[in-house]
Amino acid sequence: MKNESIGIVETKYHSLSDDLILESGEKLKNVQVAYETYGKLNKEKSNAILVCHALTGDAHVAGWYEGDKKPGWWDVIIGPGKCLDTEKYFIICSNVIGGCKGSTGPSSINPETNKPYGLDFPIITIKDMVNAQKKLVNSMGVTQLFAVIGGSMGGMQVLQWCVSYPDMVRSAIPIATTAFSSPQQIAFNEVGRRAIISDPNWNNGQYYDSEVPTEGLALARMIAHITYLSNESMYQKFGRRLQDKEDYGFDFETDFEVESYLHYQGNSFTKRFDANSYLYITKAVDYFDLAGEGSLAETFYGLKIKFLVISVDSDWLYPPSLSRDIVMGLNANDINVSYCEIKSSYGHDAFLIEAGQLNYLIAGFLSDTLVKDVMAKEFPKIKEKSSIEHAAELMLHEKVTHLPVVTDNSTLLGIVTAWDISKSVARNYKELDDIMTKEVIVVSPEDPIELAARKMKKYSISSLPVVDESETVIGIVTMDHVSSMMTEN
Ligand SMILES: CC(=O)SCCNC(=O)CCNC(=O)[C@H](O)C(C)(C)COP(=O)(O)OP(=O)(O)OC[C@H]1O[C@@H](n2cnc3c(N)ncnc32)[C@H](O)[C@@H]1OP(=O)(O)O
Ligand SMILES: N[C@@H](CCO)C(=O)O
Repeated sequence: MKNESIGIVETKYHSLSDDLILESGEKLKNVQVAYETYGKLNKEKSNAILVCHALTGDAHVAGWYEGDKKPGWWDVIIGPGKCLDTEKYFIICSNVIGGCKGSTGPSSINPETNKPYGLDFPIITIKDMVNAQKKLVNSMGVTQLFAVIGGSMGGMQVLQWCVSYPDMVRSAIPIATTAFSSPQQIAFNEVGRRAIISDPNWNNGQYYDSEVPTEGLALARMIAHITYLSNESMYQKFGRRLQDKEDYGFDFETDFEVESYLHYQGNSFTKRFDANSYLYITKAVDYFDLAGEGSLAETFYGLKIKFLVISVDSDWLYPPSLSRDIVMGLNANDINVSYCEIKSSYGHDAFLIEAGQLNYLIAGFLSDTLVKDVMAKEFPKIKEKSSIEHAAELMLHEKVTHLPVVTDNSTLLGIVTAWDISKSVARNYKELDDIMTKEVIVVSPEDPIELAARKMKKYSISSLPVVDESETVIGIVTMDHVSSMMTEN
């Protein structure tokens, strides 16, 4: 096991029970979603964080496969003690549909022909990807995600989650992304697609039992990879240095280090990616336009999600101005949003590399947890003037040891505990009023969970009613809720 790593991990597979109805109106049958999870889902299922991957990523976001030389693609921020701390959070990452790393995509077998789909695979969108993820998340019993996070195309999925399933997202972290694909981004994707389509081996997408279009795919990646770097990082990495030679070759072989590097990036990509998946996924990215005919301010209307929007100062593919547009749309709705720009010379791919800044920003944002973020909103309470027997029955039935005593309007009058019930038996009390504590220790929904924890410790109590300004009980927070979310000091 490596230091600070979650160690050896494995990919799992979930088969969707229903067909996936796509945005295009087409139906995708027998859909499989490849995913990985790390950490432990808590009893309340409230600590799940969904990581959405970028264009060529996959479900293997952290940890190691047996025998591998490199860990998952975002291992720098996932694991014990890192910002996506697996001691606190339950991390989920799935491969997008349309992909080639275990989720159903163009290289999967079409149940109607028993052959790989190829171009018979339907066009998919970012919204379709999110719909498949939602089914996976629901299959785990998770009804609200503590956070959804992702960079680049992953960030588009984050934004789509917030708009498609606002009640399922507590906080959102879109990084180095945009709310719509710009003409320049579409242009680069189209050049990449044309490189694939122009490769004779592409054969209209039917190459699975013959030579694959590696030349076209490598060229597509070389073009795209340039857009993931910055001019400055290219100077830093290569300058004008020559590759394994002292002088120019005066031919069309490789002269410069940067050429050799791009060939390497292109070739290694063909070993891990399917050309048709590249076509489908880049198309999904191009179609992404969260606001459509409307404005972002209208699109974000009514969201109760807390946002951390991050951009990279040297990213010219998804420049900070596009992130600031997202922030403006959120600000127009008074939505809680923090915005940070990573300082880096790496360009767009900095979101995969800048471990220190990412860990600092994300850990700070996630640890800023309030009582309302973790409290149980459905909980048993008992009306004033109820009998002690009724309170005892309710406790047994609901398996709780604390019951807020309330008026018809849910105003808090007191609290009765299992200990109070034993006292009533021993001392022969008959009325709830005789045994309940009237000076109740409470917290407000806007209090930080650290305050709830301190009160529980100080008064040796394991459960606190949450009351709003009008003394109405709106939730209950227990030691379990709090301890699963507390930052360890
Ligand atoms: C985002 C997701 O969801 S997952 C997808 C993320 N992964 C990728 O995109 C993989 C390809 N991308 C990269 O490698 C990216 O550059 C990063 C961001 C992941 C890594 O960035 P860096 O750490 O700066 O690595 P860098 O860009 O310098 O590339 C290093 C590789 O280039 C090779 N290389 C460096 N110089 C040269 C050269 N002159 N000639 C040939 N190869 C070279 C290195 O040997 C190294 O190879 P390795 O990856 O097999 O070890
Ligand atoms: N380099 C990353 C980022 C692209 O946005 C990838 O290949 O997915």
